[in-house]
Amino acid sequence: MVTTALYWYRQDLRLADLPAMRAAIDNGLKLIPCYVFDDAAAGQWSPGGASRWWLHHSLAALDTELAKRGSPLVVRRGETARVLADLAAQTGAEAVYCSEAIDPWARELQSQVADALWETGVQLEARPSALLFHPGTVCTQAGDPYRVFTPFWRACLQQPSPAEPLSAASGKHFVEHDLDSLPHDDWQLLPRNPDWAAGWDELWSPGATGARRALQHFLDNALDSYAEGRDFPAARSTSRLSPHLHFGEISPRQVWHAVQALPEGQDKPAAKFLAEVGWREFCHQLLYFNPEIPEKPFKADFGEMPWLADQTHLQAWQRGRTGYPIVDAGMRELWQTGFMHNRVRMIVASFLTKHLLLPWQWGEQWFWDTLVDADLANNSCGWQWVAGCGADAAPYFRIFNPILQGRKFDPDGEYVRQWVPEIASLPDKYLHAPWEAPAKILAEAGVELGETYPEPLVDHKEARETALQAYGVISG
Ligand SMILES: Cc1cc2nc3c(=O)[nH]c(=O)nc-3n(C[C@H](O)[C@H](O)[C@H](O)COP(=O)(O)OP(=O)(O)OC[C@H]3O[C@@H](n4cnc5c(N)ncnc54)[C@H](O)[C@@H]3O)c2cc1C
Repeated sequence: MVTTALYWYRQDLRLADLPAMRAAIDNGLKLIPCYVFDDAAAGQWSPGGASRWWLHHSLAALDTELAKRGSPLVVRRGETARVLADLAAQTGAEAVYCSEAIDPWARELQSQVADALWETGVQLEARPSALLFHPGTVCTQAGDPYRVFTPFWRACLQQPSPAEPLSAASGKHFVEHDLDSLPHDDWQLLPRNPDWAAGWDELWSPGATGARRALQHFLDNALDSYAEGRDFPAARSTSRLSPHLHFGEISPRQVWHAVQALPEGQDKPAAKFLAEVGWREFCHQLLYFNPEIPEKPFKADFGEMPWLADQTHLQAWQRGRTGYPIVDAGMRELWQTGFMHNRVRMIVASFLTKHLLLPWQWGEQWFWDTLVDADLANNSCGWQWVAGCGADAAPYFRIFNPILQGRKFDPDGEYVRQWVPEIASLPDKYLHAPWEAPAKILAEAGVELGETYPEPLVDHKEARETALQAYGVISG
């Protein structure tokens, strides 16, 4: 007799390369796919606004794929353990299968769910699926987790190649059903009044099909120039796979093997690209072994840093009104698209933590709410790296000069002109430092500093000195 299991979808919103799903099938079980909205379980790290927009569309895409297999996604709201136990009782499911969690709150939830289901005689079976190398499989010779990226990734590359991705489950692996499920309109994930995500449908394609297309488009069109182009925000040379990877619409093994299958001759950009995927691995293993890093500095002495608390400066940064064009361009790109280029993320994060001396956690929180790829591991590591308090972080005294960064990585101003149109008519020479332009040139470009575009919020040199003094407080 064929028996039934639930497949509990989490951050693995796809059909292919799901080891837990394959394990259930190999055990002769037929699956009912489900998803539970349980914001309370994630607490402070429940998805932010932009992530909720993505989640809505990703779940809808998954639901469509599953419905084609006769087994639409059963979406319910409530305390996860109770919802799963009720659904198991309703359907006679003998087990629940899921992907292994990495985020601390999700691991805690997984263990609570396992205990609660056990009480009802239902087993929870979890298998890793989010990473190439599950945390703990790649360690130093002393058996500790790595704290420095380069030796970590070198050690990863010496491991046996990650296994080939598993094929997608088909209709025969699912139970045909018409179980109650929250209709899409009741998911409460999309913004209303105002709909700040209007137009995002044209920018993004959430879901596994969109993920595969984004990867293919990148490999066909941008990989060749990735190594040189990835630092130039106007170049569109990066993959934009981050939200797809975050929501598990594509697995890192699928990415890895698609790159391995490329014809010879692309080794250098391919290695560079996989090393960035390696940073994702590194951040996730750091979070796994240091669950406090979303809130606390990895380097404990940074707890004494004399951060400021200027809300006006925070708001100017959030709104892209700091008077530093490359910073403002990044913050506006983020607000308008849910994304920001990696180089610009580093520049705006450095500006917040060093020029404005505001706590990195404030920036992390804003990114959490506004990025479509907001990811607990990558976001907290990214912020700690820039602030100087993370594992393998940039030294604190490395303070990005936003003028030189703009001139170097946006030399003809294409990026700034796109996102800060009110200064678009300035000549290249002054575009990244409008306050240096003579009055005549400002007037010709229609720029009135303090009126049409802000004066710089702080003076670069003074801010740099103040930041170094503040750092002196903790470095002795
Ligand atoms: C302050 C700050 C905050 C960040 N917050 C996030 C976040 O919330 N979510 C997120 O996914 N990334 C974050 N990053 C890392 C990085 O900026 C993005 O992963 C990258 O810009 C995504 O674009 P892409 O997919 O085109 O990258 P590609 O260059 O095409 O890289 C391929 C993949 O590798 C991974 N990756 C690339 N760079 C990094 C990195 N530095 N750290 C970890 N993984 C990386 C991503 O999964 C990415 O999709 C942050 C970086 C900084 C400096």
